[in-house]
Amino acid sequence: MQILTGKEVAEKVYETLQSDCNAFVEKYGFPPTLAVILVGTDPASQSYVQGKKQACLSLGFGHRDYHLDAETSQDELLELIHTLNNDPSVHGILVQMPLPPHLDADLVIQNIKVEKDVDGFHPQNVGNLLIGKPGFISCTPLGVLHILDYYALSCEGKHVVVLGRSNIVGKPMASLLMQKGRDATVTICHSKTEELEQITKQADILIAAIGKPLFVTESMVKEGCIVIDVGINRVEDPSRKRGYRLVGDVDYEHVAPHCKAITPVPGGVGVMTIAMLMKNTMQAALQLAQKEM
Ligand SMILES: Nc1nc(=O)c2c([nH]1)NC[C@@H]1CN(c3ccc(C(=O)N[C@@H](CCC(=O)O)C(=O)O)cc3)C=[N+]21
Repeated sequence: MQILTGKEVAEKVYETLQSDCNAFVEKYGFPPTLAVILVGTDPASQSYVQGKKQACLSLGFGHRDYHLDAETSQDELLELIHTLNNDPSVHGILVQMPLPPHLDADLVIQNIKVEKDVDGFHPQNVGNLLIGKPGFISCTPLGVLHILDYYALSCEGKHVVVLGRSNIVGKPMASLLMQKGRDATVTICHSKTEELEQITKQADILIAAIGKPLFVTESMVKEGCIVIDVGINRVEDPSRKRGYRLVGDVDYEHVAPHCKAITPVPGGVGVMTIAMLMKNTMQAALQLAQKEM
C-alpha cells in the first residue's frame, strides 16, 4: 500500500512557484498578491485563512487580509470586492466560505472579477472548465489531479467514483476526470444514491468528498483500489492539545490495508488545496500584468 503524500507533491509545486515568483518580482517590481476576505470568526475558517497567509509569506507573495465582522452587510462586502477588482496591485481575490447566512454567496462570487477569481468559483470559470476552455479551476480538484499525476496514477479508461456533488469539489472533479486526455469513466454518487456500496465497490479510483467523518468503510472498497480522501473533519479529542483531531471522509485505518494507494488526512489533499491557490494566484498575476503592458 502506497501513501500518497500531499505534502511531498506540494513541496514540488512550491519550488516551482518560488522561482516563478522571484522572476515575476524581478520583471514587474511587485509581487503576485492575494486578497483574502473572511466574514465572521468561525474557528476552522480562521485557521484556513491563516494557512493561506503563511503560504503567501513563505513564497514572497503579497497578501491582504480583510477580517469583516459577522454582521457585515451584503453591500459593504460587495463594495470591498469592487475596490479589490479595480486595484491593480491585487491579482487574486478569495472570499472564505461558508459565509454567514444573511449573505448571498452566489451573488458575492458573481461579483468577483473573473480574472481574479483564483478559487475558480465564478460561473464563467465553472463554465469554461465544463467545456474544456482555459480559466481558473477550483483548487481542491486541481490538487487531486496533481497528486494523481505526481504518482503517475493514470485514470485512462478507469472507473472513477466521486462521492459528493458540491459545486466546489464533486462537480468540477467529475468534469475534470472525464475530459479528453484524462479519459476516466466517472460515476457521481451522493446522499440519495441507492445501493451506494455496490457502486463504490466498482471503483478503481474512489474520491471521497461528502464531508462526513469516516464515512467510507472497508466494505465499500474494492481490493487494490486507489482512494483519494478530500474530507477535512474536526472531531473532538480532549487528548489533543487543540482539543480536536482531523479525520477524513474515509476510515483510513480500516480502508488503507485494502488499497493500492491512499491519501492521508492531514497531509493529503488539504495541503494541495493551498498550493493550488498559490499556483492560481501566480497565473492571475502573470495574466493581469501582461494585459497591463
Ligand atoms: N473560498 C474558499 N476557498 C477555499 O479553498 C476554502 C474555503 N473557501 N473554505 C474552506 C475550505 C477548506 N479549505 C482547506 C484548505 C487547506 C487545508 C489544509 O491545509 N489542511 C491541512 C491541515 C490543516 C490543519 O491542521 O488544520 C491538511 O489537510 O493537512 C484544509 C482545508 C479551503 N477551503
